[in-house]
Amino acid sequence: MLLSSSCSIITRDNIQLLRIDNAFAIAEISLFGGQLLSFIPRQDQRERIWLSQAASLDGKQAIRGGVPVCWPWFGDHAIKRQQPNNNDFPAHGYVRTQQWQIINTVDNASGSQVTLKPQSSLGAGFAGKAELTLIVDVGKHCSLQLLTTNTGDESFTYRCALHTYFAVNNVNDCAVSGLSGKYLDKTRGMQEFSTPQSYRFSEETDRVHLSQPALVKIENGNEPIEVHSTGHDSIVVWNPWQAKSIAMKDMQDEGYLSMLCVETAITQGQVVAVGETHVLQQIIV
Ligand SMILES: O=P(O)(O)OC[C@H]1O[C@H](O)[C@H](O)[C@@H](O)[C@@H]1O
Repeated sequence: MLLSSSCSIITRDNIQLLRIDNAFAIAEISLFGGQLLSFIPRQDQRERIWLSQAASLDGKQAIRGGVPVCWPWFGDHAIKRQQPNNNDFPAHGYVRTQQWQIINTVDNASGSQVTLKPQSSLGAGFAGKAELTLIVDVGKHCSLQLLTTNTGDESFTYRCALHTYFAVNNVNDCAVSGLSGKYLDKTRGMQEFSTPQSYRFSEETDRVHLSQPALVKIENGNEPIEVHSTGHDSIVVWNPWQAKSIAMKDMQDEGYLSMLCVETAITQGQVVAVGETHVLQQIIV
């Protein structure tokens, strides 16, 4: 595959990364998982994406950090929720641990566009015949588009997330704005609560917000981050806090302080009719 002049392949541990270095930004995408691991716009030189310093880059385990592509289900598979001892299906689907292929790279007036596909969109636990494509535009902003096309002869329902780990200065000082309405709290048995007006962090947070805001802002000192979304039915907000960070092998004990996940997600299910394509998009500003 001939790469555009802004793109090159580098190796880190056991994985290959597509590095994009253009007039607007520098970015890195792991070909294992099709996972954006870094996005640094030149205008402020500020890394937007958090990657765990203890992440495993062995090309086997899912990478802790970046933008994992969760597809075609989100979180635990429906069967696991009914049978907790059933480990047949991986959490967050099967494409974040696959090798992805570069389909195309193009440099244009606003940056670079990269198109990737997983080795296979088919897998145990999902009956749909789908084709999955990730289009990443690296420019002044970073756009991630996940295209799910129904190539079969029956409609299907899928779930997914662009599970972005944002790099923050200190989660204790962060606030989130743009969310409203109800959320389901995974730390409290999926009970429903109202979104707080002042949205700050002081404990483990794992919330499925059942609204579709076009913009969520992370107030991060004087270095705000904007998360624009389309095609979603939910926004998931996650921080494991200290005890879970300590328990996770691929996270440093204090790792939770410098990250916050704001995930553009489909948790309730999206139907895709025969021949149709559904697009989930997140733009990082
Ligand atoms: O550890 P992982 O499988 O990567 O999942 C990490 C997290 O992803 C989402 O944010 C879920 O809402 C959390 O419940 C989960 O812990």
